Amino acid sequence: MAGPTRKIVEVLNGKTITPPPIWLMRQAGRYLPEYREVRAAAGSFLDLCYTPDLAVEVTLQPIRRYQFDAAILFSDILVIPDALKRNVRFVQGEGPRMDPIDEAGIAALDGSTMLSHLAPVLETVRRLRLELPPETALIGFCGAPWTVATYMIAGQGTPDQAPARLFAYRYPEAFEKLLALLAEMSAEYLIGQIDAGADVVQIFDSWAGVLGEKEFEEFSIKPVRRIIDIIKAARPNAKVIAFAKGAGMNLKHYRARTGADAIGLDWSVPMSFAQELQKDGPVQGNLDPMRVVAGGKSLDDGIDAILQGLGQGPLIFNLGHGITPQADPQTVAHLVKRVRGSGV
Ligand SMILES: Cc1c2[nH]c(c1CCC(=O)O)Cc1[nH]c(c(CCC(=O)O)c1C)Cc1[nH]c(c(CCC(=O)O)c1C)Cc1[nH]c(c(C)c1CCC(=O)O)C2
Repeated sequence: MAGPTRKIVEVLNGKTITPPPIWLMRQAGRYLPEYREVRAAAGSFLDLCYTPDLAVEVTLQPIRRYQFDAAILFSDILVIPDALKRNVRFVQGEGPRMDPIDEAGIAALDGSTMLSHLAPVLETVRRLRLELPPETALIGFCGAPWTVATYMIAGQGTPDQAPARLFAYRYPEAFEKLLALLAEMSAEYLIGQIDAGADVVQIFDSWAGVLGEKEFEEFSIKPVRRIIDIIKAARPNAKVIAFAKGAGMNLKHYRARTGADAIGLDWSVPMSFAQELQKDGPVQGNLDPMRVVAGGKSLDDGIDAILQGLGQGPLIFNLGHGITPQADPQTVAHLVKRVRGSGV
């Protein structure tokens, strides 16, 4: 299908673009007053994710304000456990909750109704592609099996994912089955998003950083590789960004071993290592979201260091993790302007 070549897709094809294209993880969210307004009227957070009119609106809000080079579908990584009937809910001020799963629960998981449950999300993607400016890329996403499994096992977020690590050591067969099922479902779901109009998909492994070397290989790389293999076999032109937060030295072969087109970097990745990784392929990141909250010189210095260090190669400018609710929307405007070269 011939269409406009979107900058982010060009970078994912290995091109260096100056200034680099930019979007921000969690760019639709609570730091925007217009988001908080829709959110307050929506009922539950999942209602917001499953109501295409509202999900389209909040996806477009940051595009209207900042003309980012990509929109990211408004949804959540936990819609997959929700589609698996794990009773997912978002408790205001406390974060996500669901029924903790055990060995018997894993044996009973049934993915057969997933796509019908997630049909409203795919409808949101279709409408977004029609409403977005042609030059704006549309990013779909899912959580990596390891990260999604951490929430499914603990029934909530935890600081170090001790419940999932313990479960993986104690019940290796059940755990492997869970990761394998999540990988198959995630691949099917991402192909659905690609067919609905997503140019790029990002796989968020937000909790990769708590894994040892062997576990990173087994729990992070292997299921992500499986997802990407399925996607690339079915949709060879689809582009994939893999983001393993906190993975440190384990990122060394992450792109090659997962088959991703680009890797996301968090702000703890040293610049010299980021440059080494960029020799192998495009990178995305990696400004500390706290610099956006702080603003001023700390923000400018952080932006300039990334542009100087990684701007000579294929780079998608982003944060090293999601933007936080404390960020000031005007500071975000300054960030975008500075990256695009008309700031200061
Ligand atoms: C681990 C994870 C989750 N969700 C996500 C991840 C991976 C990335 C990361 O590590 O941040 C991914 C996510 N969540 C959301 C998006 C939307 C798209 C975007 O980036 O703008 C994306 C890409 C919306 C959301 N997802 C959530 C909100 C806030 C809920 C609200 O508005 O009430 C938003 C805008 C809720 C959510 N969802 C999740 C948590 C832990 C929470 C609660 C913590 C919090 O409130 O920030 C799970």
